[in-house]
Amino acid sequence: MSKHEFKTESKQLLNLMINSIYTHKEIFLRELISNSSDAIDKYNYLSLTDDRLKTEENYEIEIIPNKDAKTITIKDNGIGMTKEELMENLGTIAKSGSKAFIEKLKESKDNVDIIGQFGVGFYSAFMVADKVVVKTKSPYEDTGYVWESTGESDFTIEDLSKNEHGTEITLHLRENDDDESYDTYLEEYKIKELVKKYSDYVRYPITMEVTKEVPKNDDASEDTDKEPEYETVIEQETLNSMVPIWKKKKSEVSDEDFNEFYKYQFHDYENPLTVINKKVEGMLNYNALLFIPKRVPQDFYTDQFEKGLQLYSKGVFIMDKCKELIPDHFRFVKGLVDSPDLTLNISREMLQHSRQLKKIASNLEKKIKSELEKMLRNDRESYIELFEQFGVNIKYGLYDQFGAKKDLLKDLVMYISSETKEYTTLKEYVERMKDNQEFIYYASGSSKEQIDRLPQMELLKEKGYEVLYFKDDVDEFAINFLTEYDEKKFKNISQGDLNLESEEEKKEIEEKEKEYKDMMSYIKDSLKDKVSEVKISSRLKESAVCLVSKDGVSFEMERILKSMPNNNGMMKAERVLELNPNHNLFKALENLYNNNKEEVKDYADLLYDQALLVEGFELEDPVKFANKMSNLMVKSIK
Ligand SMILES: Nc1ncnc2c1ncn2[C@@H]1O[C@H](COP(=O)(O)OP(=O)(O)OP(=O)(O)O)[C@@H](O)[C@H]1O
Repeated sequence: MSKHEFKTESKQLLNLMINSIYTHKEIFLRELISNSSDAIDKYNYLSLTDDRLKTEENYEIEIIPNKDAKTITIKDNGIGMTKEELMENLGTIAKSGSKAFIEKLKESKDNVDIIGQFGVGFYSAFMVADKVVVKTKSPYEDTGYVWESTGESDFTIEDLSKNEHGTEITLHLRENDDDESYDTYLEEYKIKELVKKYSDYVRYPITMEVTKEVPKNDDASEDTDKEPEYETVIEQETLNSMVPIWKKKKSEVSDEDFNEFYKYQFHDYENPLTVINKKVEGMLNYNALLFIPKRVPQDFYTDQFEKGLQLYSKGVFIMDKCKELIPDHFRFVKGLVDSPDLTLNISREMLQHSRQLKKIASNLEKKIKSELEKMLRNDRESYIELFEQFGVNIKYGLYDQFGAKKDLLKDLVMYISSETKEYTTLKEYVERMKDNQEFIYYASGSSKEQIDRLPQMELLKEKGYEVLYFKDDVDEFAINFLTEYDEKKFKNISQGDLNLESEEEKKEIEEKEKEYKDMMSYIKDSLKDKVSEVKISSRLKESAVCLVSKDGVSFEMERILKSMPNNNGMMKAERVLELNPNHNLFKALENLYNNNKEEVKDYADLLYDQALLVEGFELEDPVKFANKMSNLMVKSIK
């Protein structure tokens, strides 16, 4: 016999299980049954390709309560464990569910409430047992093993002569206490109830010996006057219906059932925002049960996140994260696909080339899109909730693959509008456009408030044009691929000419351009190559100056490109400094230009810096800016 220590994380989890005041201790049975079912899946899957494993016909998970010994045993004929696997699997925590659980636990104040919503696995046995004995045999080893632990700091492993592959887990139930009667887990009715509640859809028979009263089968029973006599028999009964939740009739499954299934199967602690349940029959056959989570998973925007749907064939599990089934722009969708058209012993390489799989994936993409559109139409509030979580991901889809999916996705994206101050779709924007309006206007910035304060907004506000706020890094890049919506092109209000002036206003500007030509080129020369042009502004109403970029790279794009690794600084926006000819400052500047040209240079620098600040850029030399400012203050106060 050998003795081994649990790894630290395991100890933490065990400690939690043992000291748990959690009232749903009953979930231990679900956890153990689900492990057995996984183990049978594995055996079944391997037996298709590995000749060393004989084909099994009678897969079974058996529950054996023993009232005298106060034990309950869960026995399966699955893959079992080798010695190494025993050490690894029951001595450390390697699995996603338990890890996510511990993570959640660390950040949650109310620890106990979330246990039931995770697959916390094998260790949950210690919530109800003070000793657990695991007998197991793998088809790859000649001997079996017994693993034993009281859930404290260590466990033991011993050889066992066992012929059949599989695992048998015996729980020595705790003594009843004030909070819990552990004895009830030995009662037939309770076990039946728990299997129905949590494990009904398990695809293999979960059996138990049950006592039944049946009419006695003797000749006298033909005598109808006589009361039938009963006798007690013991029969092995299958407790679960074995129909997976996605195969059940819609009328048989409640929203609650779907929610519980989702939380358990996909390790979430909240109900999903939406459930999509689809059954397709014909040339292609499959069931898809999809869920949109309420919240972005913690690792969603990191490399660690793995997209994909679980894949089943005729109810038998094939793989966990089949990424071919879900496109990147919908990678937040979780769920599963079950198709009888796929062969069981399908390999990763074969999957990539599977025509059926591609077809299913493309159907699902359309289905998800139409479900999202439906949600947007009928339950806008929920859609916005979803969009706030996953919208950035959908926007990436617009520009991913050089815009290949833009038509699919363009009606799913939303932006905050200057008009409604709420999320709006492009379709809604276009419907509200003025008769003579040529462009869909947008402005980029870090927040709604910052964009609202941009001097460039002044003219659009005055003329009553709606502006979309682009707050996400991806927005401008995405729009570059979208290029237009309903034949209306997009226009950045801080780029190029807006051409919004009336003929009269245009004339006025032209005249001013002529009049101040020298002064403008003087300022330009003094600013050197900080700007490519200084000009009279037609877009400013209240503010004195603003900085705009020429068509091409915008300020926002420059900022994003600059923050990227491997940036070589080549992509820069061409800066144009615009001055408001109707502002008092302009008049003062003109005065200065006529009387003391040299001083205009300092003002030019300050104006430029001011425009940079308004745009949200950092100043090249803040100290110089402050000094110049102070000097001018001193002068004016004198
Ligand atoms: N009945 C069993 N037969 C064979 N292996 C088992 C059995 N029960 C547990 N194991 C092994 O022990 C591992 C740990 O089980 P545990 O229940 O802690 O986590 P899990 O089931 O893998 O994860 P999760 O609970 O998130 O699904 C399993 O992954 C499996 O390899």
